[in-house]
Parts: sequence; C-alpha cells; structure tokens
Amino acid sequence: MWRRVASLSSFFSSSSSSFLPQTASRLNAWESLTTGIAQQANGVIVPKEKTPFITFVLGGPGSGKGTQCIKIVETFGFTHLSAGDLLRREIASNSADGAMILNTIKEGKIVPSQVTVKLLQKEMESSDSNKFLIDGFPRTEENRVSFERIIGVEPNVVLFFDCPEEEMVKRVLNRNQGRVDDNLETIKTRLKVFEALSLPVINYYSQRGKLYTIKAVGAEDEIFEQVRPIFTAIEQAVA
Ligand SMILES: Nc1ncnc2c1ncn2[C@@H]1O[C@H](COP(=O)(O)OP(=O)(O)OP(=O)(O)O)[C@@H](O)[C@H]1O
Ligand SMILES: Nc1ccn([C@@H]2O[C@H](COP(=O)(O)O)[C@@H](O)[C@H]2O)c(=O)n1
Ligand SMILES: [Mg+2]
Repeated sequence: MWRRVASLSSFFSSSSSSFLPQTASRLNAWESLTTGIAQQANGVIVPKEKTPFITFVLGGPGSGKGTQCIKIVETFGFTHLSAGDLLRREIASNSADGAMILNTIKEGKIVPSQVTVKLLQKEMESSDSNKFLIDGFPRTEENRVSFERIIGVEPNVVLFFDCPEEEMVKRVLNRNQGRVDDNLETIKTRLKVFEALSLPVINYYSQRGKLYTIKAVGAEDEIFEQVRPIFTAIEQAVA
C-alpha cells in the first residue's frame, strides 16, 4: 500500500538553469512517493516490499556529479550508483560487452540503454538499500524510457548540476584519473552529446516538476550547501 505524505513544496524555492528555457519546478512529493518498482510474480504485478527512493543525478561532463554524490552519501546515507563507473567495471571485468563499451566511452557516445539499465538493475536488486543516487543516468530519452520499462519506476527527484562549458572542460582536463575519455577530442563529443541528447531529458523532468537545478560553480562545499536542503526536506517528509 502506498502512503501519502505532506507536500514538500514549501521547503523548496524554484531554481533556474542557464541551459533550460523554463524554471525548474517544485518537488511533487505526492507523485514522487507514490511511484515504485513493481515485480512480476505468477503473472501478477505486486509492489516491492519497500518502495525505493530514487534520485537521478544529471549534468554535463565534469559538472561535479560524482563529487557531490560522495557528499550526499556521507551526509544522508544514500547508495551511489554511477552508470559510468558500472560501465567501466564491465570493461575491467572483460565481459562480453566490454570492448563495445570501451569503444563507445572512448568516442564519448552513449552505450545502448539495455546494457546500462541491466547493470543498474543488478545493483539495485542486490542492494539492501532503499534510497539510490543514480549518477550520470539517464543520458538520453532512450535511457529514460528503457529504465522505466525495465525497472518499472520513475525517479522521485532529479538533480541537475548546471555548469558552464569552459569550467567543465577545465575540470575534466585536470581530473587526472586516467580516464580514456578525459581528453579534448572526446570532451568535445561528450559536450555535444550532452546538449543534443541529455538536455531534453533534463527538460522532461523539469516539466514533470521533479527537477532541482544546482549552480555548480564555486567551491565544492558551497555547492553542497545548495544540495543539503533538498535532502534534509526529503528526510523530514519521509520520516
Ligand atoms: N566545485 C568544484 N570546483 C573545482 N573542481 C571540482 C569541483 N567539483 C568537482 N571538481 C573536480 O572536477 C573534476 C570532475 O568532477 P566529477 O568527477 O565529480 O564530475 P562528474 O560530473 O562526475 O564528471 P563525469 O560526468 O565526467 O563523470 C574532478 O577532478 C573533481 O575533483
Ligand atoms: N547512462 C550512461 C552513462 C555513461 N555512459 C558512458 O560512460 C561515459 C562516462 O560516463 P560518466 O558519467 O562517468 O562521465 C559517458 O561519456 C558515456 O560514454 C553511457 O553510455 N550511458
Ligand atoms: Mg562522474
């Protein structure tokens, strides 16, 4: 049985993005908390015992998604699933899809949705956690639709780390983690892919009233101070 919670809208103020034509909407807690993973059992759809709370974490390459997810995990105890990390783990494990994933990442393009969603599904199903930060996903409309079809759930909240391109390029080129896609040529493609394929997804969630835009410039701790009240309000609402 789903349960109703008080509206969270009073906790939030609208925020706008330099990328987005419209201002971000407020969290619709009622809608957010009444969506859930459904499992098929003997042909009958039954809700999973506990509905997970899902936050999608979006933003361009180098916008600071991973950095802020670490802080959210430390402060609010979410389980962090980075789609990029799961794909890199597939490459490292020499799986059947490894070579295809490596080539796609090197080119800065998007891995077929079914592959990425299956990796996310495996992690979510094997986790004891009930609250997930899904970082770097969905990158495309195809990603989004695939997640909804395979997992059977929509996100409760979507964060968008909005960062100017020149800052993202600077951060990625300074990252120094040996990533095959942290070079100028691949970054150019990743930025084009972000603008052409990911921004429409961000717009979609803005229209659905689920988007929170974070101005992702400045010190990491200052940026986290924009993130903190969102999760504080979520904690209060679901307590
Ligand atoms: N506010 C910040 N100011 C300066 N540098 C930052 C800031 N936040 C993160 N960084 C640095 O920028 C680089 C990119 O950050 P991070 O890996 O978190 O980005 P990302 O959005 O996860 O990128 P990608 O999509 O490529 O995985 C890292 O080296 C990180 O330490
Ligand atoms: N949904 C996704 C997420 C990532 N990729 C590929 O991985 C690369 C690195 O992702 P990061 O989130 O770690 O930046 C990305 O550029 C894509 O090639 C993907 O295909 N689909
Ligand atoms: Mg990252």
